[in-house]
This record gives sequence, structure tokens and C-alpha cells, in this order.
Amino acid sequence: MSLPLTEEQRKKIEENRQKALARRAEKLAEQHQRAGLSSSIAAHPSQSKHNPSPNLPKDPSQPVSHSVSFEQQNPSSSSDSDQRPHNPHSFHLSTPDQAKGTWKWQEVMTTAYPQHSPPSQKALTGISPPLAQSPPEVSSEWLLGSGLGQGHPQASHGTKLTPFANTTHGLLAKAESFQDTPTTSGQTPKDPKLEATSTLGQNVSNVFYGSGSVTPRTEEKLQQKSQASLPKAVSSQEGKCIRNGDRFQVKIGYNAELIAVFKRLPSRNFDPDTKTWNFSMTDYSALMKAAQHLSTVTLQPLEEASGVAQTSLPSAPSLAFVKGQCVLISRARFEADIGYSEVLVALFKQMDSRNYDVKTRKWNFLLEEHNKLIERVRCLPQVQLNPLPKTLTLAFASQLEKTSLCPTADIPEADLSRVDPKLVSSLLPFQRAGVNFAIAKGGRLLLADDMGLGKTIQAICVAAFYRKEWPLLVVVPSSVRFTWEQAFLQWLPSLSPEHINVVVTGKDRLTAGLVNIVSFDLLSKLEKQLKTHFKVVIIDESHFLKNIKTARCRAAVPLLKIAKRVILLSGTPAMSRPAELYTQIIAVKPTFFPQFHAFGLRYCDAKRHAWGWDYSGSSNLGELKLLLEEAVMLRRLKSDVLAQLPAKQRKMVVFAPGQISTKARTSLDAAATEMTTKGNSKKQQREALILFFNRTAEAKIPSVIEYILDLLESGREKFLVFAHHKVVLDAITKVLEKKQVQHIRIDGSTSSADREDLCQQFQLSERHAVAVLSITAANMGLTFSSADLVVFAELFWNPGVLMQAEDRVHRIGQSSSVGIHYLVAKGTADDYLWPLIQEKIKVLGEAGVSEADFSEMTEDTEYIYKDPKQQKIYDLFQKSFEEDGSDKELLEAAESFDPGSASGTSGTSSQDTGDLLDESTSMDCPVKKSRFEFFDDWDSFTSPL
Ligand SMILES: Nc1ncnc2c1ncn2[C@@H]1O[C@H](COP(=O)(O)OP(=O)(O)OP(=O)(O)O)[C@@H](O)[C@H]1O
Repeated sequence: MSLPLTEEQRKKIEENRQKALARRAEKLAEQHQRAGLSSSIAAHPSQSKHNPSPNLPKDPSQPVSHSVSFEQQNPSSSSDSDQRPHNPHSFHLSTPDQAKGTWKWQEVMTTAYPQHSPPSQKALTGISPPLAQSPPEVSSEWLLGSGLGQGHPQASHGTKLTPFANTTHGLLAKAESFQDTPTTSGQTPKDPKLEATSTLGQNVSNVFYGSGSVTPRTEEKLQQKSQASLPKAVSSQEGKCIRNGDRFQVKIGYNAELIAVFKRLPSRNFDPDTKTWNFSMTDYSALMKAAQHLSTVTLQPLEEASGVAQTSLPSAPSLAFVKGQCVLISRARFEADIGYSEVLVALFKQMDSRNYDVKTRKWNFLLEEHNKLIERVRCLPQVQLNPLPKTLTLAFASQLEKTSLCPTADIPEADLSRVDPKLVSSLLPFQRAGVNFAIAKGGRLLLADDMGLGKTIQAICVAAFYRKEWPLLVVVPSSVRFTWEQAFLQWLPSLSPEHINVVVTGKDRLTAGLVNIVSFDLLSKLEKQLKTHFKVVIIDESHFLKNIKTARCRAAVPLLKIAKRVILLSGTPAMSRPAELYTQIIAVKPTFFPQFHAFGLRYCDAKRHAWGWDYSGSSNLGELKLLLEEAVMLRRLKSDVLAQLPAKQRKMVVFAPGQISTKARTSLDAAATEMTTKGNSKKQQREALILFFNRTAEAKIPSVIEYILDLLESGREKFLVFAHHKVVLDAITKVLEKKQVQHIRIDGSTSSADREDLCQQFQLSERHAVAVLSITAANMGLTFSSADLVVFAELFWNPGVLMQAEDRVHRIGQSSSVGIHYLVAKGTADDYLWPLIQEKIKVLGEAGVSEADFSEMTEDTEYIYKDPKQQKIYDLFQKSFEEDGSDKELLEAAESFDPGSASGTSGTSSQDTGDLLDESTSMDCPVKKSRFEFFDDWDSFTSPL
């Protein structure tokens, strides 16, 4: 017969029991920790070879309920990759062998995340003292299980974790961690089901230790969800929290689940006297959330709990949760952009390639250590270091494998023997390098060379390299469709004009030629015609596609995604923000950042507002640049290749007859007939010539305006536009005013004092600015060296005048190569003026008084001499413009040209130019005299003729 126990004995026994239970819980925790660590080792092929299931709990009764997977929620699912984001960072815990009573850890890893060798794991276990003193090193994956499901395997299977994982985790994963989750393209995630996909480890870190770092939105979601989370067991154990200064105590009887949670809170402290656990307030919300998911426990919050806002919590820096991300800082290294953590620094110090940057106060490492570092950091419960996005690990896969293998990106020399020798031999060295780069990238790139560096010739060369895959599609701004046609004919003599199809109207066929040139706008109209897809596509001024919502973008991007070769050209791929690059990036690399949102978070400093997300900012630009340079883009600045460039680069921009309105065409034809009508007096012929000249100006206006607007849209910030007719100058200034583009105008009516002021105004302007200048009134005595582009909207018969005008930008103070664009309309007076100018230049060159050479940019004008009518007109032009006094007569005629008046005209009205002309175009020229005087002065001084 035993004696009844004394009160003291009973107390002692209970105390010992509690201690034993606590020890057991601790042991279990350690077992789990080991299992958690080995889960990542187990996936390593070499390791699994030696030991197919090392460290796996063999006994299903072991508390491994943390290995809850999404399959458990949906056992019928056969492929987890169908269900979950393809996230290389996520450890996917599945239970294929559950039926046999064994649990397996399965890790979903992509090639970008090669596993690490066992020695690195050993290094992990030998963590330095500060780390050893930290809370138990448990992988984040383990934390989820141990915190939420330990001891309750039955409850954890697909029930306990589901709401938890489906809410906050998903949000965090979507919003902060994962860059490459393929969901609805370009959309902000809204679907809670989509949001549910997440990485367990990262999320639980937030839940347990993230009181200071969980975003308000996440916190809110957590609260909402946790309120509706688990039904408590009928026999749930009740406990309560009691505040004690900046700490709180939990009063509750023994509960193994809860103790396991306690042990993972960084600020935990067990008081042997009171036999209660207490914690810093920084861990309060994490504990309460975790407890809400324990069906066997009901914890009453602190009395003021509902009011325990994050802000009121005292900070505990040494135990604070730190969160950050890896950022690429060079082709070889990445940096850990994260706050201070003692344990983390201790870990950093174990990495072989560690380097501390005293300026940025950040640690950086070789890329080959990236995966190792991430894996080790995952074992630090109070740290969340997000890895590099998947897109980066794919782009730099070889560097991650072994950084030293490719210290620089070597580009092999391409074999261009299939391409027309004329083109290949004309390539400047940097252009040849550009072609090599493009071919090394499989013909998919964004060629973003500075303006005027010859992107056209490079693109044609790359496209010609893939000629076997033609027909070729070339999408361009409509104002340069025919310039592209000329360029193909110029650089690829093997191509005959019949091979080229310039699409001019919505009725034309998009696939009629071997080379098909179409404007952005017509492409979107003709999109439906596309039955077969183009394998090779060039997009000129690809930044026209910057807005995914535009019709042109919606038409072009799908084409580009399926084309084999995509050559994007733009001197200004993004004009104001990184968001503008997105469509161009995915056009080149459709697998990069399948979601715009992920791109926005990383590079556009995406911010959530009440009205939605704002992606107009910028972030991680250095990394974006590295990524683009590695896999997408080639960009050389003028200053990089200046030594290879001519001082002036002239370009002929051709407007095709189709760009001239029917009315203008009719009046031009009538004037041409007049010039060649037999029996007409010399005077009549001359009048007809003047009319032809004037009608040319009028006919070109819409195309000129379109070209100028395209230049502005392409990012040309400052340039000069020279014209001769007042109607042209007026039309240009009117449209600039309408578009609110800063501009100046200098013509014959501008006083000397104003000329200088306007010139200074232009020179000092830091914004977009266009100088609209009269060829004859502003071609001397002015410096516009802050611009490096001159556009001639009209031709002038005297090449000396043109050269002089060109030199407004090409002069002392100019450090760049200068671009000169001559806008030339086919079927107009330009057909005669252009050869006339060329001939004069040739003569000047032979006489050694001009270095100009227009021959390289000229199309074949031989046809003029074959057609007797055209030959006659040409002779007339030649004679008229060389006669003494002819200049004055022509100038006067140009000044007095009134497109609206019936007199002296062939019937065209100002209507022809649509709304580009206004009443002011009718002639009223009080300053005619001074203008001619100025011209006379200049002519006698500068004209070499
Ligand atoms: N290797 C070359 N040999 C002769 N001419 C060249 C060469 N490269 C470029 N050019 C000429 O330089 C001028 C500018 O070239 P291009 O129009 O291709 O420049 P770009 O880079 O496309 O400029 P933008 O961005 O302004 O369109 C053209 O007249 C072109 O024919």
C-alpha cells in the first residue's frame, strides 16, 4: 500500500515531467532541423546516389507533418509544376510515398539552381559561435512544419496549412519574392488562387519572425485569414498572454506544439521560477498568428492586443528579422542588399569569395557562390534573403556554374560569306562587332546604338545572314518606309527592286515580297492577313512598342514572340522609365519576366496605391543594365566609336510617290507637262518650272511633318529643320506649337538681334527643341552646336548653301559626329534638284573646293537620262538655276507662292495639306527685301560657284 503523495512531491513530479517533455520537444525539434537541412542535400544527384534517402524520417509516425504539400490539397493532381509557380527557389515537399508510409522530400530545382556539394553542407553545420548561439538553425521549410503542424500530422495534411499558405504566403511570394511566376501575362496578380502559390520557407520566415518586416498588406491578410483559419479542437488548451514591460509572458499548461513554436521565437526565455516562457514584444504578433493555427491551443491575446500596432512595439535590433535581396553588381558578382544581422555576417564570412564594400556597406560574392549562400541563409530563421530572380539566373547560368569560366562575354566572329560583299566590306569595325553580337545571340537582339551609328546597315546584314529563312518583315515608322527600301537596294545588290514590297495602303498584301516593309500602323490593320508567320523580323524605332496597350504593340509583339530572328532597332529604347523597356525585352526574350508585375517590382520600383500599382519609378538599374547587356541589348554611344565615324553622316530620306496626295500629284504633273510642252516660250517654261518647284514644297509638307514628329517620338531632343518656302516653315512651326514642342524660328523676317537671342535660347535649352530655319536666311553666322542633327525639309539648288547650313551644327564646339538628313520626294522637283546638286558637288570636289560626297546616299538617278521628258525637265532645271539672276527670281517666286490663290497656280488649293496650313500661309511679305539682301550678302561671300 503506498502512501499518498505530499503536495511538494506532487509538485516535484510535475516539474520533472514538464522538464522531460520540454527536453523531448527540443529533441524532436533537432530531428526536424536535421531533416530540414538534409532535404536540400537529398536532392543533390551525387548525394542521393550514395544514399537515396539520407536523413529521411522512415517512420511515418514521426512528426513530419511539416512536409505538407500542395498535392495534399489536391491529391488527384499529377504534376506539381502545373499547380505551382515554376519557382526555382521553392522547395517543394511532396508525399508520393505516403501510401507506403514513407515521406519523401522533393525539391523543385531548375538548372539555374544546381545543388551544392556535401562539403558546403558541412561548412554549414560548423557555423561560427554567433550563429550557434542564435535560435536553433532550422530551415525555413522546417519552421513552417514545426511551427504549425508538429505533433499533428493528421491535422496538417492539407487542412491546417491550406488557408495559411494560400494567403499571405502567396501574396508575399508574388509581391516580393518571385520574379518569374507564369500567370496572366503582364497583369498584376489578383486571383487569390494564383496568389496562393508560394515558397513555404520564405513565407514562414515572415510569419514567425517578421513582425517588424511583414508588410501592412500582408499583416492585414494574415489577420483576416487567421481569424477564419482553423477551428479549435473541442479540448483545446487555454492560455493567455500577460504583458511585463517590453516583454510578455504566456501562461498555459504544457503543450508540445506550442513549445515547439516558442523555441523558434528569437526572443524566447524560459523562467524556471515561474515555469513560464516569456518573449520580447517584437515576437508577439508572430506568436499569436502561429498559435491561431494550432488546433490544440487557444491563446488569449494581451488585453491591449487589438491595439498592439507594429509601431508601438519596442524594437529589438539584435533579434530583429532582416530581409533583403540579392542584386547583381557585375557579370561576375552579386551583392546581398540586406540590413545588419550578426548571424548573417558570420555566415557571409564563411563564403570564399566574400568582399565587403566599405562604400556601400554591403557584402558581395562571386556568382558561383550564389546558390550556396542562399541555401545557407535559408537556415537562418530570422533572415530572409531573396535570391536573384530566375531570369537573371538563366541569363547568367554559366557564371553561376563557374564564374571564372567566362570573365568576359567573348563574341565569336560570324561567317558573313553568305552576305553581299558590298555590305560586308562597308561595315565599320564597331558595326561588324554589332553583327557578330547579333548572330551570337541567334539573331534576337535589341540594337540600341546611338542615333546615326548605322543601325540600318547592321540590321540588313544580320537579316541577310538569315536570308534562307526569309521572307523578311520590316516594320518601320511610315515616314521612313522608302528610305528602308533604298537602303536594301543600296546594301544588297543581290536583291532586285521586285523583291521588295513596300506596303502603302491597307489594301496591299503584307507578304507579297521577299522583303516586306510596312509601317507600324498598317501592320496593326493588316495583322489578320498573316496566315504564315515571318521567321525574320526587323523593327525600326522599336521604342514605338513601349506601350503594351497600343494597337501597334498588340499587333507586333505576338509576331515577334514566334519569329525566329528578331532585330529591334532603337537609339532610345526607353525615354523616361524602365517600364518602357518591358515589351522590347520580351519581344527579344519571351521567357524573361513572363509577368510585367515581376519586372515592375524589381526594376520599376513598383508601388501599390489605392488606385492600383504605379510602375513609373526605377530601381536596380545597374542590374537591369547588366541583364540587358548580357542577353538582350547592344548599345554603343557615339562617343564610344567617334574615331570610326565620319564628321558628317548624310542620309537621304525618300518619300515615295504614294506619300503625295492625289491633288498635289495632279498639279505637279500639270506643271511638268507645261514645262515640256512644245511651242511654249522660254518665259512660260520658266513659270512652269517655278510652279513645279512651289508645288513640290506644298506636296512634301505632310511627309515632312510626319518625319519631324517621328524624330521627336524617337527621342531626338534637339535638331535643326531647314526649309525654303514660307508655307513649309509655317506648317512646321504650326505643328510644333500644336504639339507644344519648344522651338525657335529664324527666317528672313527675324531681326539681327533676335536671331542671336533665339540662337542662344536654343543652345541653352535642355529640353526638346527644334530650330526651324530658312535655308537662305539662317544658314550662316549662327552656331547651333548643341544639336547634332540637321534635317533638310527641302532641297536647294545651290550645294554651297546646303553645306553652309549643315555647318550650323558641324563647327567648333561640336564634339559629336553630325547627322544630316535630306528629305527627298520622288516624282517632284527633287528628282531634278538632287542630281543637279550632286553634279555641282562633283565639280567642286574635282576643283578641290569641297570634300562633300553625296554619292553614297544617292539612289540611282540614271533613269532621268533615259526618259526624254525627264531629261528635258532636267536640262531646263540646269539651265534655269545656272543663269545669272535665276536665284533671285526663284527665291522671289518661292516667297510669293500662295497655295490658296488661284493665280499662278495649277489649281491646287491649300486644302491639299489638310490642317497643316492655315490662313497665314497666304503671302504677305513685308520683309522680302531684307531677306534677299541677306541672301545676296551671303551668296557673294560664300557661294563657291
Ligand atoms: N558603314 C557605313 N558605310 C557608309 N555609310 C554608312 C555606314 N553606316 C552608316 N552609314 C550611313 O550613315 C547614315 C546613318 O545611318 P542609319 O540611318 O542607319 O543610322 P541609325 O543608327 O539608324 O540612326 P537613327 O537612330 O537616327 O535612325 C546613313 O546615311 C547610312 O547610310
